[in-house]
Amino acid sequence: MKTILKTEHLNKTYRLGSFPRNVDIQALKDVNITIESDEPVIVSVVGESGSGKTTLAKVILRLVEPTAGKAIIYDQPIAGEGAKPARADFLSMVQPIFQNPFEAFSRYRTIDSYLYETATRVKRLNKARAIEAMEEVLSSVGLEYKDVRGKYPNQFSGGELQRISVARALIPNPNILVADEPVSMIDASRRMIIINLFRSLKQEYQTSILYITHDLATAYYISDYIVVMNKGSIVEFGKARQVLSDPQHAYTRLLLSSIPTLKQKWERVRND
Ligand SMILES: Nc1ncnc2c1ncn2[C@@H]1O[C@H](COP(=O)(O)OP(=O)(O)OP(=O)(O)O)[C@@H](O)[C@H]1O
Repeated sequence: MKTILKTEHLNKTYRLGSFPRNVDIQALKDVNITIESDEPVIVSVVGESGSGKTTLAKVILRLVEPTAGKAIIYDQPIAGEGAKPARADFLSMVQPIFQNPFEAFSRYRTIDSYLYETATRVKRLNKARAIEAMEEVLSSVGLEYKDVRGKYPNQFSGGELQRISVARALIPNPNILVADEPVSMIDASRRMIIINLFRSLKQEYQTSILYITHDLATAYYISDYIVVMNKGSIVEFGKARQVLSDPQHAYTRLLLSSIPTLKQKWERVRND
């Protein structure tokens, strides 16, 4: 079995201000997660604002260095203690999808230039193969290369731009996509397109997804595993069905109770 995601005693402390008036904020407190599987998985990290979800995503994306501990993706140490892959190799393993697709692309650059750059620089494809790759990933997210070519970000809706971000992230065929609140800036009516896309891409590209969200309902809908965070610590972790049908921690129960329909659904499942 592969170690899809493992964190060992992961800690991150942000220091604000300078001595003697500095304040330490412990964003991650001894975070230990182990997910082993032969199949790709969708792991949701849920919790209220400030619980440390984004910091966890940033450590895994190597955007912040942990204060202690380490993170392993697909059997390779990628952050903290241990050997780490070079940047180019890392980008072929782990790709980000950010919250705001409008910030992911400059309004002065055509959208296809971003995809082309990823195909030629990260995946190191020649021009003809890069165009083929762009056609393939765009079609996987329900778009056509001919409709994207030469256009600028402001010619797309937020939902379309986020699908293009996902397409771009797929070009290197990464082991894992790290998506931090990927639908929160998108029109409510279009959110499920992205969520359903994650489910289908997991199979089509054999890609695992780390889905960071405060939305337990979508987490429940797509996850194989759920990690519940509160104040920098993991308070509950396990298979999604198990965590949501039989929450052990008071905080998870509180989160669940804030979504009445979901709670009723799980109570029905439990009673069947
Ligand atoms: N760059 C930073 N410098 C200082 N403190 C930070 C920094 N980034 C995050 N924090 C603090 O670390 C804690 C965890 O923040 P983090 O953004 O990881 O949580 P979150 O669960 O993702 O919240 P949200 O859902 O609001 O994004 C918070 O107290 C936050 O204020």
